[in-house]
Amino acid sequence: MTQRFAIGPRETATLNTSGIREHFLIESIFAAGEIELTYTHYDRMIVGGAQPTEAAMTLPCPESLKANFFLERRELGALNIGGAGTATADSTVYELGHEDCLYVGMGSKEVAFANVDAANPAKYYLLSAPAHHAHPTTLRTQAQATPVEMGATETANRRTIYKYIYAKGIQSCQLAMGLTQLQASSVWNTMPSHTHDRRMEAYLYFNLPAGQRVLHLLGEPTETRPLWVSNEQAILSPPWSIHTGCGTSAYAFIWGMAGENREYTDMDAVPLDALR
Ligand SMILES: O=C(O)C(=O)C[C@H](O)C(=O)CO
Ligand SMILES: [Zn+2]
Repeated sequence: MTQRFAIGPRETATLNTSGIREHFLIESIFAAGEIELTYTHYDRMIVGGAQPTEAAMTLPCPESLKANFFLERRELGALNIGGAGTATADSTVYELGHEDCLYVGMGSKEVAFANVDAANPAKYYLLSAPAHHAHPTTLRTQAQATPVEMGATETANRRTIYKYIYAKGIQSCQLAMGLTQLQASSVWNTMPSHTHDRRMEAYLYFNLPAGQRVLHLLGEPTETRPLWVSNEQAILSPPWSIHTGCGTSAYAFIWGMAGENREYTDMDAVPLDALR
């Protein structure tokens, strides 16, 4: 498990392009046969991916957690952006279709991920936050994730937001998780942009056609920095930062948060004329 320390707005403002990428971009989330994990010091969120091959893969317990098992003091969200798969939590098997999400509560000792068909592998995007209470392990399909339409074609930000783990959805200690799909010809996400100093956020960009990119913007609203992101790469957004992006085509992304609350609508909007 690699590690990212938390840095503040003053240090961020001094960084060049490679410094911005080193702190805020996770270039590799999925690798066949691997579970890749990044421990961030923003609300101690772990960001990662599991892409099984022929055999099922068990979530490891990295030494740096100093725990007996991964979810001893943590909770987990796993959202499948690949083919059909199964996830097993302490011998209960859950079937996850494309864009279905499993919440695994604190205390689950063994979590494993597998494919239904290795020729069309599942890809589980993983987010884990510290937890203090064992909420039930719960599956929510994309169809159950209460889609909400936002934005407009005229402003190139028409998108559908699916919420899985949040205050009114799957219950958790602090994890929130969902998915946003841009409509064809729309390219702007999270516009108008916002901050929520009470929660960090991470985005996994995916469904970007070959060769296309997202120009992600981060930083304090009056001190923004660009970050070019490729398909299936993740960005970290500190609590004080905006997190918005513009694609060279339509795309989707998984958002996830941890912090003081799980209220999706708790955002401090930044008017366009305040951005610098
Ligand atoms: O397109 C959007 O708007 C989003 O998906 C916003 C994220 O869900 C978010 O930033 C939640 O705080
Ligand atoms: Zn946000």
